[in-house]
Amino acid sequence: MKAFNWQEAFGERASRIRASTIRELLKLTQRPGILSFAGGLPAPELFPKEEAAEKAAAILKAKGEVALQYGPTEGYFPLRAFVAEWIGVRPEEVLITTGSQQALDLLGKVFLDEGSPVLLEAPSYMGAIQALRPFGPRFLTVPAGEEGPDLDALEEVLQRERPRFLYLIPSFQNPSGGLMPLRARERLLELVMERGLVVVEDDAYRELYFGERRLPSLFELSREAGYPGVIYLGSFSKVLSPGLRVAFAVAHPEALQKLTQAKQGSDLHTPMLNQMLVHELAKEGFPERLERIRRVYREKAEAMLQALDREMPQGVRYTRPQGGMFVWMTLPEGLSAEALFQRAIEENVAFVPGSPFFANGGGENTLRLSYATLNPEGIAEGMRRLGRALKGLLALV
Ligand SMILES: Cc1ncc(COP(=O)(O)O)c(CN[C@@H](CCCC(=O)O)C(=O)O)c1O
Repeated sequence: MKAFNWQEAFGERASRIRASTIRELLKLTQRPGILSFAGGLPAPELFPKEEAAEKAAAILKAKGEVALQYGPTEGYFPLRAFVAEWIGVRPEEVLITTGSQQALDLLGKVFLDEGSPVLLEAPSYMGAIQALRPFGPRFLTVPAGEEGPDLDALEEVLQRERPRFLYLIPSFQNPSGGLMPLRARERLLELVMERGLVVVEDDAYRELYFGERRLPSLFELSREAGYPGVIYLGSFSKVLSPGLRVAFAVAHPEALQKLTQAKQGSDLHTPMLNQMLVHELAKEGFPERLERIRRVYREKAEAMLQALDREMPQGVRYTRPQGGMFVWMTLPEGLSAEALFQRAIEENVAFVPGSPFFANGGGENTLRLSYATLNPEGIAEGMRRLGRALKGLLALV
């Protein structure tokens, strides 16, 4: 029998398919005793477990022939109507996706060819980098700061490049926590409208604001300006359940049709039972649920910042988020977040080292901390452990 070699069997694209650092780390953090600040996993205490059990049974009893049958690729219409009401569009403008993660894959499939330029921030959501990389794009990056992307750098890039789309997370950016002020959103849209470019706005953390009110999305601003080029991604993962894998894309009919056709080839449709369950759980008391979630994450963020202020040695910098789930930390130049990670695991605490969030490399002295999953006591203890690991590392330099 001839020796078998998978590497020879794989297609060329397979060489661009790599593991997700967060996914790999999450396996490690299942170890008992580890306090994990790695995954942006929503607070489990917020999951409507009992209600979901009742409603799932009721759906199967009353509408089992719909829940268990193939369904429309566009999504379960009552859920599309709910999303339309929430986002302020028509149901026909909504495509239900299997997580925003699938929407990112569909966007790569529809917009990117080998070598296509695509612009994103450095750092940016590593799941987007992972979804887009197999299509072989040329990543263009601009620095991400506490007020969103560096618009001067962006303008400079756009003078010499025409990206297939710009991938942005204007509200509570993952991982840097940045929040684009209104004037920056308006300036960005001007830059994009002048050039007729496509923007993909990933608004996964839209509702997790700690202030008085939500800022208008790029999508809302583009609609007011009559500009069709913004594709909006939203998700139920951070406001209801990530395990049900229900999210959505909102776009101009021509773009939405192409994304829908791509989805047909990907998974036919998002699981019907999950869509119907999300609809049943969301259709009553959604505003009250969102208010409670904002309060819980505000408290967790406060606990994290108090612990960091108490435990972190001189020279360590970190963001003070106004929403979302993450604190972005920068170690003193020359210190490695990977080396810190090894020491942290020995202290039974975990986080995500920053470099996988940089599409073109860099970020070796950065790391992301999620405060979403643990309670304030766990956060305080975890930061004590991280402080110990850091002081141990600093003692070596
Ligand atoms: C900006 C942004 N866009 C899309 C997603 C994925 O959302 P879905 O659950 O696929 O709707 C996420 C979720 N990111 C989390 C979840 C990843 C969890 C995991 O890989 O297990 C994280 O960064 O930790 C996100 O932050």
